[in-house]
Amino acid sequence: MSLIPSLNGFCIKDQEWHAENVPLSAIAQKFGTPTYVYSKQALSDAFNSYEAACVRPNGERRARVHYAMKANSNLAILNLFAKLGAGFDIVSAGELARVLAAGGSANKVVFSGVGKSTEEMTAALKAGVKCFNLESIPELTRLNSVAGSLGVKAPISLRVNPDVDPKTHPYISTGLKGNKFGIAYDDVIKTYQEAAKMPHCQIVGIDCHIGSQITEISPYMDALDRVLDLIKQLDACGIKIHHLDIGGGLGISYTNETPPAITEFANTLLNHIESKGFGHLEVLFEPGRSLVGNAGLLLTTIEYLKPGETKNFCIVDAAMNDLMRPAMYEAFHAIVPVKSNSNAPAVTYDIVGPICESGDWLGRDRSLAVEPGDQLAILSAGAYGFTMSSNYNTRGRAAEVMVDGSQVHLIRARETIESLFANEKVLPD
Ligand SMILES: Cc1ncc(COP(=O)(O)O)c(C=O)c1O
Ligand SMILES: N[C@@H](CCCC[NH3+])C(=O)O
Repeated sequence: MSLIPSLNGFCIKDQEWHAENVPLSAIAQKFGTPTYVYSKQALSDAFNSYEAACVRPNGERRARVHYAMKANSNLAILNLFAKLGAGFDIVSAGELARVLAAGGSANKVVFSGVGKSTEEMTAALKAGVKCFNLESIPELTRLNSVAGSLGVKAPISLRVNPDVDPKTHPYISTGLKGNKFGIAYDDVIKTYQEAAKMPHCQIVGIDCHIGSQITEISPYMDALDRVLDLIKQLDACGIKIHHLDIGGGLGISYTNETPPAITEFANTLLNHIESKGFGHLEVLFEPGRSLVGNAGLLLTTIEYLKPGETKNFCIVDAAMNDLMRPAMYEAFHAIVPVKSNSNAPAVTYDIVGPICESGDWLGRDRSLAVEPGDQLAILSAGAYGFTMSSNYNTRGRAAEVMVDGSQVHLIRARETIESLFANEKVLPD
């Protein structure tokens, strides 16, 4: 079975990997490496796959995508999704500022996260976000007082922790009892009753997000049923819910995983909600990875091939600071030579970066026929790639480009070394 996922937006033509119509080697030559490369077509197609379920054939909207921008928050990507009609799911005032800078509307923003500061609440209330997804009584109390001091009512929903196993990596499951996220299932009704008493909060919805890189639909159905049951109980207590936010988390294929297709996934959940008698609710999806993950790759150049005693190393110019998913979760990303090289023998390598950590690896035990100077593409890197990158070892973060047909647009310039310490000062003598 192939270890390479089937990709939209990237393909091999004339023995060379292309992003849409552009050879990756031309991108490396013009912009250098490491560089993140995104396909506009793949981004748009993924978004439209959600829209195909969110909008009925008669044009009536039954759900809306609120893109979880933590997955990739480049302004060009936010702008593209905003133009396609997306709302956004944010977790910081920084993300809110990005949405506004990219032309998104605050009234299509939901604000998630367990630790919103007073300043962040103030900024979001002033901007006029659609909803705060709250995760504790102390957070509710703080928001009530911040809203009161501004003389406004904060629209709120509570994030339910349904205690459902999403069957994913333990670091990225969020809806289990032991996780820091959400309000314990048994406490939800009484927390809503507390919220209903807060004069500066207005209950508008209910929210749930059980984890990330989920490849089966059954954990969603379990969580959904638990949340629908809560909505019924709330109704009986006189608390009306207008929207149901099902969170994000749909997985992608990094190698041979087989998650449900986006439209099928969204339709199944929407149909289930309708069949249980909740068709009147506005539904929100918060996808991140499934919109951007397979619409991006990381282009890198081989610096050295280093034979080792037990392993051979392929040392490249990208590192864990550029893509930390392998180091952090032992995540698999397919890695392919940009052009086939008939001069080189196939050898099994660990693909590693120049950083001073043994954990600085991008792929393990990969057979590659390559030479120094060849370029590699690290696939499925569009989600949680650039956004989780750092300046460790005083390495400037990578450039980002978006390909649109035969055109390549630089959407983030490579960081210069001087910019990395521009805000630092030495002590006076
Ligand atoms: C609250 C919330 N919503 C949405 C997402 C998006 O998740 P994913 O990228 O897995 O779709 C996340 C991240 O897991 C999240 O924490
Ligand atoms: N950063 C994780 C996903 C976390 C999702 C955020 N709640 C990843 O790369 O897979």
